[in-house]
Amino acid sequence: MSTVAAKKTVSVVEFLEAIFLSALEGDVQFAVWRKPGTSKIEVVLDSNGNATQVIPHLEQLPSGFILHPFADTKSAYFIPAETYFSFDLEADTAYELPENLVSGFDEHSFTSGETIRQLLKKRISSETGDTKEPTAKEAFLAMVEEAKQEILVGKLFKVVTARTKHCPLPTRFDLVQTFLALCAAYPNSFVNFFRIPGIGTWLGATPELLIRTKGKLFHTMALAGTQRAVGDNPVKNTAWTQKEIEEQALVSRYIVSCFKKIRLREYDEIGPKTSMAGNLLHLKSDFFVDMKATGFPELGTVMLDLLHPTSAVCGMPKETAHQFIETHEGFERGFFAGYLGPVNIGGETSIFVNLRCGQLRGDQVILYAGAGITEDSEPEKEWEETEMKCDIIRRFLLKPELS
Ligand SMILES: C=C(O[C@@H]1C=C(C(=O)O)C=C[C@H]1O)C(=O)O
Repeated sequence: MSTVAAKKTVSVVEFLEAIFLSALEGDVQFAVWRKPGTSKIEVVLDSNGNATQVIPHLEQLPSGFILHPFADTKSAYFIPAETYFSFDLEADTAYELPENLVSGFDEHSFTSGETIRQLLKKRISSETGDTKEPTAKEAFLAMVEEAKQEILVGKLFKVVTARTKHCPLPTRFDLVQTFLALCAAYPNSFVNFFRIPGIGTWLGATPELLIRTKGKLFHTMALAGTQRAVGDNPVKNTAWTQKEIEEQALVSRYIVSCFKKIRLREYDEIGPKTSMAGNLLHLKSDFFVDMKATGFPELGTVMLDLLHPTSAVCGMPKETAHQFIETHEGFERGFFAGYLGPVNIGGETSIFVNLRCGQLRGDQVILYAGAGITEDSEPEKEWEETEMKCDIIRRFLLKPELS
Protein backbone atom coordinates (compact mmCIF):
# COMPACT_ATOMS: atom_id res chain seq x y z
CA MET A 1 0.00 0.00 0.00
CA SER A 2 1.43 3.39 -0.92
CA THR A 3 0.24 6.86 -0.02
CA VAL A 4 1.12 9.23 -2.81
CA ALA A 5 2.89 12.57 -2.36
CA ALA A 6 0.64 15.61 -2.38
CA LYS A 7 0.70 18.66 -4.68
CA LYS A 8 -2.40 20.81 -5.22
CA THR A 9 -4.69 22.13 -2.47
CA VAL A 10 -8.42 21.40 -2.78
CA SER A 11 -11.57 21.05 -0.64
CA VAL A 12 -12.93 17.69 0.55
CA VAL A 13 -15.59 17.69 -2.17
CA GLU A 14 -13.04 18.48 -4.87
CA PHE A 15 -10.78 15.74 -3.52
CA LEU A 16 -13.63 13.25 -3.77
CA GLU A 17 -14.51 14.47 -7.26
CA ALA A 18 -10.89 14.09 -8.35
CA ILE A 19 -10.88 10.49 -7.09
CA PHE A 20 -14.11 9.58 -8.89
CA LEU A 21 -12.91 11.31 -12.05
CA SER A 22 -9.57 9.60 -12.06
CA ALA A 23 -10.92 6.14 -11.15
CA LEU A 24 -13.73 6.24 -13.72
CA GLU A 25 -11.52 7.68 -16.42
CA GLY A 26 -8.83 5.08 -15.78
CA ASP A 27 -11.53 2.36 -15.57
CA VAL A 28 -9.92 0.96 -12.45
CA GLN A 29 -11.45 -0.94 -9.55
CA PHE A 30 -12.09 1.17 -6.47
CA ALA A 31 -14.22 1.50 -3.37
CA VAL A 32 -15.25 4.57 -1.38
CA TRP A 33 -16.87 4.31 2.05
CA ARG A 34 -17.75 6.03 5.30
CA LYS A 35 -18.01 3.83 8.40
CA PRO A 36 -20.95 4.27 10.83
CA GLY A 37 -20.43 6.91 13.49
CA THR A 38 -17.44 8.53 11.78
CA SER A 39 -16.90 11.46 9.44
CA LYS A 40 -13.96 9.86 7.65
CA ILE A 41 -14.27 9.03 3.98
CA GLU A 42 -11.93 6.26 2.92
CA VAL A 43 -10.93 5.08 -0.53
CA VAL A 44 -8.99 2.18 -1.98
CA LEU A 45 -7.95 2.24 -5.58
CA ASP A 46 -6.21 -0.42 -7.62
CA SER A 47 -4.89 0.76 -10.96
CA ASN A 48 -4.30 -2.80 -12.10
CA GLY A 49 -8.04 -2.88 -12.79
CA ASN A 50 -8.41 -6.64 -12.92
CA ALA A 51 -11.02 -8.30 -10.76
CA THR A 52 -9.29 -10.59 -8.30
CA GLN A 53 -10.95 -13.37 -6.32
CA VAL A 54 -9.69 -14.57 -2.98
CA ILE A 55 -10.56 -17.07 -0.26
CA PRO A 56 -11.89 -14.83 2.53
CA HIS A 57 -9.13 -15.67 4.99
CA LEU A 58 -9.10 -12.25 6.62
CA GLU A 59 -5.96 -12.55 8.70
CA GLN A 60 -3.93 -13.47 5.62
CA LEU A 61 -5.22 -10.80 3.27
CA PRO A 62 -3.33 -7.56 2.64
CA SER A 63 -5.08 -4.19 3.11
CA GLY A 64 -8.04 -3.81 0.79
CA PHE A 65 -11.79 -4.00 0.28
CA ILE A 66 -13.65 -7.32 0.17
CA LEU A 67 -16.91 -8.04 -1.69
CA HIS A 68 -18.82 -11.28 -1.55
CA PRO A 69 -22.06 -12.03 -3.40
CA PHE A 70 -25.13 -13.44 -1.61
CA ALA A 71 -24.47 -16.87 -3.15
CA ASP A 72 -22.31 -18.89 -0.80
CA THR A 73 -19.44 -19.17 -3.28
CA LYS A 74 -16.71 -19.18 -0.59
CA SER A 75 -14.64 -16.88 -2.76
CA ALA A 76 -14.81 -13.11 -2.71
CA TYR A 77 -13.73 -10.21 -4.90
CA PHE A 78 -10.91 -8.21 -3.41
CA ILE A 79 -9.73 -4.70 -4.29
CA PRO A 80 -6.19 -4.43 -2.97
CA ALA A 81 -5.29 -1.05 -1.49
CA GLU A 82 -2.64 -0.21 -4.04
CA THR A 83 -3.51 3.36 -3.07
CA TYR A 84 -5.43 4.34 0.06
CA PHE A 85 -6.85 7.79 0.84
CA SER A 86 -8.75 9.03 3.84
CA PHE A 87 -10.13 12.45 4.66
CA ASP A 88 -12.37 13.94 7.30
CA LEU A 89 -15.65 15.47 6.17
CA GLU A 90 -15.89 17.57 9.31
CA ALA A 91 -12.37 18.92 9.47
CA ASP A 92 -12.18 22.27 7.77
CA THR A 93 -8.97 21.30 6.06
CA ALA A 94 -7.68 21.97 2.60
CA TYR A 95 -6.33 18.78 1.11
CA GLU A 96 -3.34 18.44 -1.09
CA LEU A 97 -4.31 16.62 -4.23
CA PRO A 98 -1.97 13.70 -4.89
CA GLU A 99 0.07 14.01 -8.05
CA ASN A 100 -1.64 11.13 -9.85
CA LEU A 101 -5.03 12.86 -9.51
CA VAL A 102 -4.00 16.37 -10.47
CA SER A 103 -3.97 16.16 -14.26
CA GLY A 104 -7.49 14.76 -14.73
CA PHE A 105 -8.88 17.17 -12.15
CA ASP A 106 -7.27 20.26 -13.66
CA GLU A 107 -8.76 19.46 -17.03
CA HIS A 108 -12.28 19.08 -15.62
CA SER A 109 -12.32 21.11 -12.43
CA PHE A 110 -15.12 23.50 -13.49
CA THR A 111 -17.38 20.78 -14.81
CA SER A 112 -16.45 17.81 -12.64
CA GLY A 113 -20.06 16.90 -11.66
CA GLU A 114 -21.07 16.72 -15.33
CA THR A 115 -17.87 14.93 -16.36
CA ILE A 116 -18.30 12.30 -13.62
CA ARG A 117 -21.90 11.76 -14.77
CA GLN A 118 -20.80 11.27 -18.40
CA LEU A 119 -17.97 8.93 -17.44
CA LEU A 120 -20.19 6.94 -15.10
CA LYS A 121 -22.86 6.57 -17.78
CA LYS A 122 -20.26 5.39 -20.25
CA ARG A 123 -18.87 2.86 -17.78
CA ILE A 124 -22.17 1.41 -16.58
CA SER A 125 -23.74 1.25 -20.05
CA SER A 126 -21.91 -1.99 -20.72
CA GLU A 127 -22.15 -3.46 -17.22
CA THR A 128 -23.38 -7.04 -17.04
CA GLY A 129 -25.80 -8.63 -14.57
CA ASP A 130 -29.39 -9.68 -14.18
CA THR A 131 -31.55 -8.16 -16.91
CA LYS A 132 -34.91 -9.27 -15.54
CA GLU A 133 -37.91 -7.01 -15.12
CA PRO A 134 -38.47 -5.50 -11.65
CA THR A 135 -40.49 -7.68 -9.28
CA ALA A 136 -44.24 -7.15 -9.77
CA LYS A 137 -46.20 -6.57 -6.59
CA GLU A 138 -48.54 -9.54 -7.28
CA ALA A 139 -45.56 -11.86 -7.74
CA PHE A 140 -44.05 -10.69 -4.44
CA LEU A 141 -47.34 -11.13 -2.56
CA ALA A 142 -47.72 -14.64 -4.00
CA MET A 143 -44.15 -15.48 -2.96
CA VAL A 144 -44.85 -14.36 0.61
CA GLU A 145 -48.01 -16.52 0.71
CA GLU A 146 -46.00 -19.46 -0.57
CA ALA A 147 -43.34 -18.84 2.11
CA LYS A 148 -46.02 -18.77 4.80
CA GLN A 149 -47.35 -22.10 3.54
CA GLU A 150 -43.90 -23.66 3.81
CA ILE A 151 -43.59 -22.27 7.33
CA LEU A 152 -47.03 -23.64 8.26
CA VAL A 153 -46.16 -27.14 7.12
CA GLY A 154 -42.90 -26.96 9.07
CA LYS A 155 -40.42 -26.84 6.16
CA LEU A 156 -39.13 -23.43 7.22
CA PHE A 157 -39.09 -21.21 10.32
CA LYS A 158 -38.25 -18.00 8.52
CA VAL A 159 -37.28 -16.89 5.05
CA VAL A 160 -36.20 -13.47 3.82
CA THR A 161 -37.85 -12.80 0.49
CA ALA A 162 -36.52 -9.98 -1.65
CA ARG A 163 -37.55 -7.99 -4.71
CA THR A 164 -36.06 -5.51 -7.12
CA LYS A 165 -37.24 -2.05 -8.11
CA HIS A 166 -35.88 -0.13 -11.08
CA CYS A 167 -35.16 3.57 -10.88
CA PRO A 168 -34.04 5.45 -14.00
CA LEU A 169 -30.72 7.15 -13.44
CA PRO A 170 -31.75 10.82 -13.25
CA THR A 171 -30.46 13.03 -16.05
CA ARG A 172 -28.87 15.32 -13.49
CA PHE A 173 -27.54 12.50 -11.29
CA ASP A 174 -24.59 13.73 -9.23
CA LEU A 175 -22.61 10.82 -7.80
CA VAL A 176 -20.46 12.81 -5.38
CA GLN A 177 -23.37 14.86 -4.01
CA THR A 178 -25.48 11.72 -3.67
CA PHE A 179 -22.72 9.94 -1.77
CA LEU A 180 -22.27 12.93 0.54
CA ALA A 181 -26.03 13.23 1.06
CA LEU A 182 -26.20 9.56 2.08
CA CYS A 183 -23.35 10.16 4.56
CA ALA A 184 -25.21 13.10 6.08
CA ALA A 185 -28.60 11.36 6.23
CA TYR A 186 -27.40 7.99 7.57
CA PRO A 187 -24.71 8.63 10.20
CA ASN A 188 -25.13 5.11 11.64
CA SER A 189 -24.89 3.28 8.34
CA PHE A 190 -21.97 2.07 6.27
CA VAL A 191 -22.21 4.28 3.19
CA ASN A 192 -20.42 2.76 0.24
CA PHE A 193 -19.75 2.91 -3.46
CA PHE A 194 -17.69 0.41 -5.38
CA ARG A 195 -16.90 -0.41 -8.94
CA ILE A 196 -15.11 -3.43 -10.37
CA PRO A 197 -15.00 -3.03 -14.16
CA GLY A 198 -17.02 -5.78 -15.81
CA ILE A 199 -18.37 -7.01 -12.46
CA GLY A 200 -20.48 -4.21 -11.10
CA THR A 201 -21.00 -0.67 -9.86
CA TRP A 202 -22.98 -0.38 -6.62
CA LEU A 203 -24.06 2.28 -4.16
CA GLY A 204 -25.48 1.65 -0.68
CA ALA A 205 -26.01 2.64 2.94
CA THR A 206 -26.32 -0.46 5.10
CA PRO A 207 -27.06 -0.53 8.84
CA GLU A 208 -26.00 -4.17 9.35
CA LEU A 209 -22.55 -5.15 10.59
CA LEU A 210 -21.53 -8.71 9.79
CA ILE A 211 -18.18 -8.86 11.57
CA ARG A 212 -15.71 -6.35 12.91
CA THR A 213 -12.32 -7.09 14.42
CA LYS A 214 -10.03 -4.52 15.96
CA GLY A 215 -7.16 -5.53 18.22
CA LYS A 216 -8.49 -8.34 20.38
CA LEU A 217 -12.15 -7.32 20.00
CA PHE A 218 -14.65 -9.16 17.81
CA HIS A 219 -18.12 -7.69 17.18
CA THR A 220 -21.18 -8.95 15.31
CA MET A 221 -24.88 -8.10 15.46
CA ALA A 222 -28.36 -9.56 15.04
CA LEU A 223 -30.53 -7.04 13.22
CA ALA A 224 -34.14 -7.73 12.25
CA GLY A 225 -37.66 -6.41 12.59
CA THR A 226 -38.51 -3.24 10.72
CA GLN A 227 -40.87 -0.34 11.24
CA ARG A 228 -41.00 3.27 10.22
CA ALA A 229 -39.66 5.75 12.77
CA VAL A 230 -42.43 8.13 13.85
CA GLY A 231 -42.85 10.64 16.65
CA ASP A 232 -40.43 12.57 18.81
CA ASN A 233 -38.20 9.95 20.32
CA PRO A 234 -38.83 6.79 18.27
CA VAL A 235 -35.86 4.85 19.67
CA LYS A 236 -37.30 5.20 23.18
CA ASN A 237 -41.00 5.01 22.48
CA THR A 238 -41.37 2.27 19.89
CA ALA A 239 -43.16 -0.97 20.77
CA TRP A 240 -42.49 -4.22 18.93
CA THR A 241 -44.91 -7.02 18.09
CA GLN A 242 -44.34 -10.64 19.07
CA LYS A 243 -43.71 -11.41 15.38
CA GLU A 244 -40.84 -8.90 15.20
CA ILE A 245 -39.38 -9.95 18.55
CA GLU A 246 -39.32 -13.58 17.47
CA GLU A 247 -37.92 -12.74 14.05
CA GLN A 248 -34.97 -10.94 15.63
CA ALA A 249 -34.52 -13.61 18.32
CA LEU A 250 -34.07 -16.17 15.54
CA VAL A 251 -31.14 -14.17 14.21
CA SER A 252 -29.61 -13.90 17.70
CA ARG A 253 -30.03 -17.62 18.23
CA TYR A 254 -28.37 -18.25 14.89
CA ILE A 255 -25.31 -16.26 15.99
CA VAL A 256 -25.18 -18.13 19.31
CA SER A 257 -25.47 -21.46 17.45
CA CYS A 258 -22.41 -20.44 15.38
CA PHE A 259 -20.49 -19.68 18.60
CA LYS A 260 -21.56 -23.09 19.93
CA LYS A 261 -20.34 -24.85 16.79
CA ILE A 262 -16.82 -23.69 17.55
CA ARG A 263 -17.24 -24.18 21.31
CA LEU A 264 -16.93 -20.50 22.10
CA ARG A 265 -18.72 -19.87 25.37
CA GLU A 266 -17.47 -16.47 26.50
CA TYR A 267 -19.26 -13.62 24.79
CA ASP A 268 -21.19 -10.51 25.76
CA GLU A 269 -24.67 -10.08 24.35
CA ILE A 270 -26.19 -6.62 24.54
CA GLY A 271 -29.80 -6.11 23.52
CA PRO A 272 -32.16 -6.46 21.85
CA LYS A 273 -32.53 -2.70 21.63
CA THR A 274 -34.29 -0.45 19.15
CA SER A 275 -31.84 0.95 16.65
CA MET A 276 -32.37 3.64 14.04
CA ALA A 277 -31.29 3.37 10.38
CA GLY A 278 -32.41 6.50 8.57
CA ASN A 279 -36.16 6.70 9.02
CA LEU A 280 -36.43 2.97 9.78
CA LEU A 281 -36.19 1.22 13.12
CA HIS A 282 -34.84 -2.27 13.74
CA LEU A 283 -34.30 -4.51 16.73
CA LYS A 284 -30.62 -5.09 17.34
CA SER A 285 -28.46 -7.25 19.61
CA ASP A 286 -24.70 -6.77 19.70
CA PHE A 287 -22.29 -9.60 20.43
CA PHE A 288 -18.72 -8.98 21.59
CA VAL A 289 -15.88 -11.46 22.08
CA ASP A 290 -12.40 -10.96 23.50
CA MET A 291 -10.46 -12.99 20.92
CA LYS A 292 -7.33 -13.06 23.07
CA ALA A 293 -8.94 -14.24 26.30
CA THR A 294 -10.96 -16.91 24.48
CA GLY A 295 -8.02 -18.08 22.36
CA PHE A 296 -9.71 -17.41 19.00
CA PRO A 297 -7.27 -15.14 17.10
CA GLU A 298 -8.96 -15.96 13.75
CA LEU A 299 -12.53 -15.53 14.95
CA GLY A 300 -13.21 -12.98 12.19
CA THR A 301 -12.57 -15.50 9.42
CA VAL A 302 -14.26 -18.38 11.22
CA MET A 303 -17.42 -16.41 11.97
CA LEU A 304 -17.56 -14.85 8.51
CA ASP A 305 -17.68 -18.33 7.07
CA LEU A 306 -20.28 -19.56 9.57
CA LEU A 307 -22.50 -16.50 9.60
CA HIS A 308 -22.91 -15.70 5.92
CA PRO A 309 -25.70 -15.66 4.87
CA THR A 310 -27.34 -14.99 8.24
CA SER A 311 -30.99 -15.59 8.93
CA ALA A 312 -31.41 -11.80 8.76
CA VAL A 313 -31.06 -12.04 4.97
CA CYS A 314 -31.63 -15.73 4.15
CA GLY A 315 -33.64 -17.63 6.75
CA MET A 316 -33.83 -20.73 8.87
CA PRO A 317 -32.98 -23.51 8.29
CA LYS A 318 -30.37 -21.88 6.09
CA GLU A 319 -30.22 -24.39 3.23
CA THR A 320 -34.00 -24.74 2.85
CA ALA A 321 -34.42 -20.96 2.97
CA HIS A 322 -31.65 -20.53 0.40
CA GLN A 323 -33.39 -22.99 -1.88
CA PHE A 324 -36.73 -21.22 -1.46
CA ILE A 325 -35.10 -17.94 -2.43
CA GLU A 326 -33.46 -19.42 -5.52
CA THR A 327 -36.68 -21.02 -6.68
CA HIS A 328 -39.08 -18.18 -5.98
CA GLU A 329 -37.40 -14.78 -6.21
CA GLY A 330 -36.87 -14.85 -9.96
CA PHE A 331 -33.71 -12.73 -10.08
CA GLU A 332 -30.04 -12.99 -9.17
CA ARG A 333 -29.26 -11.23 -5.90
CA GLY A 334 -25.71 -10.60 -7.06
CA PHE A 335 -23.97 -8.56 -4.37
CA PHE A 336 -27.26 -7.75 -2.61
CA ALA A 337 -27.31 -9.41 0.84
CA GLY A 338 -23.70 -10.43 0.28
CA TYR A 339 -21.03 -8.72 2.32
CA LEU A 340 -18.52 -5.94 1.81
CA GLY A 341 -16.04 -3.77 3.65
CA PRO A 342 -12.47 -2.76 4.40
CA VAL A 343 -10.02 -5.45 5.47
CA ASN A 344 -6.86 -4.86 7.51
CA ILE A 345 -6.90 -1.09 7.23
CA GLY A 346 -5.64 0.78 10.30
CA GLY A 347 -5.55 -2.50 12.25
CA GLU A 348 -9.26 -3.01 11.69
CA THR A 349 -11.58 -5.13 9.54
CA SER A 350 -15.23 -4.04 9.24
CA ILE A 351 -17.49 -6.13 7.05
CA PHE A 352 -21.15 -5.28 6.50
CA VAL A 353 -24.15 -7.03 4.97
CA ASN A 354 -24.86 -5.35 1.63
CA LEU A 355 -28.37 -3.96 2.21
CA ARG A 356 -30.18 -0.73 1.23
CA CYS A 357 -28.25 -0.75 -2.01
CA GLY A 358 -28.56 -0.54 -5.76
CA GLN A 359 -26.61 -1.58 -8.80
CA LEU A 360 -25.93 1.15 -11.36
CA ARG A 361 -26.34 -0.46 -14.74
CA GLY A 362 -27.28 0.73 -18.22
CA ASP A 363 -29.44 3.80 -17.70
CA GLN A 364 -30.88 2.81 -14.36
CA VAL A 365 -30.31 1.80 -10.76
CA ILE A 366 -31.60 -1.61 -9.75
CA LEU A 367 -32.64 -1.39 -6.11
CA TYR A 368 -32.90 -4.47 -3.90
CA ALA A 369 -34.81 -5.01 -0.66
CA GLY A 370 -36.03 -7.96 1.37
CA ALA A 371 -38.29 -8.66 4.32
CA GLY A 372 -38.23 -11.47 6.86
CA ILE A 373 -41.26 -13.75 6.54
CA THR A 374 -42.60 -15.70 9.51
CA GLU A 375 -45.94 -17.44 10.00
CA ASP A 376 -47.56 -14.16 11.13
CA SER A 377 -46.46 -12.10 8.13
CA GLU A 378 -49.01 -10.06 6.21
CA PRO A 379 -47.96 -9.97 2.53
CA GLU A 380 -49.14 -6.39 1.96
CA LYS A 381 -47.14 -5.14 4.96
CA GLU A 382 -44.04 -6.97 3.80
CA TRP A 383 -44.33 -5.26 0.41
CA GLU A 384 -44.63 -1.90 2.17
CA GLU A 385 -41.49 -2.74 4.13
CA THR A 386 -39.52 -3.39 0.94
CA GLU A 387 -40.81 -0.10 -0.48
CA MET A 388 -39.48 1.74 2.58
CA LYS A 389 -36.15 -0.04 2.28
CA CYS A 390 -35.82 0.80 -1.44
CA ASP A 391 -36.55 4.42 -0.56
CA ILE A 392 -33.47 4.66 1.64
CA ILE A 393 -31.39 5.01 -1.54
CA ARG A 394 -34.04 5.98 -4.07
CA ARG A 395 -35.00 9.31 -2.48
CA PHE A 396 -31.39 10.45 -2.77
CA LEU A 397 -31.02 9.32 -6.37
CA LEU A 398 -33.97 11.48 -7.21
CA LYS A 399 -33.04 14.43 -5.00
CA PRO A 400 -29.56 14.52 -3.51
CA GLU A 401 -30.36 17.91 -1.97
CA LEU A 402 -32.85 16.13 0.39
CA SER A 403 -30.21 15.94 3.09
C1 LIG B 1 -33.28 -7.80 3.99
C2 LIG B 1 -33.15 -6.55 4.42
O1 LIG B 1 -33.01 -6.20 5.74
C3 LIG B 1 -32.90 -7.19 6.74
C4 LIG B 1 -34.22 -7.68 7.15
C5 LIG B 1 -34.93 -7.04 8.16
C6 LIG B 1 -36.34 -7.46 8.46
O2 LIG B 1 -36.81 -8.46 7.91
O3 LIG B 1 -37.03 -6.77 9.24
C7 LIG B 1 -34.33 -6.04 8.92
C8 LIG B 1 -33.02 -5.73 8.76
C9 LIG B 1 -32.16 -6.54 7.89
O4 LIG B 1 -31.56 -7.57 8.63
C10 LIG B 1 -33.08 -5.40 3.48
O5 LIG B 1 -32.82 -4.28 3.91
O6 LIG B 1 -33.27 -5.63 2.28
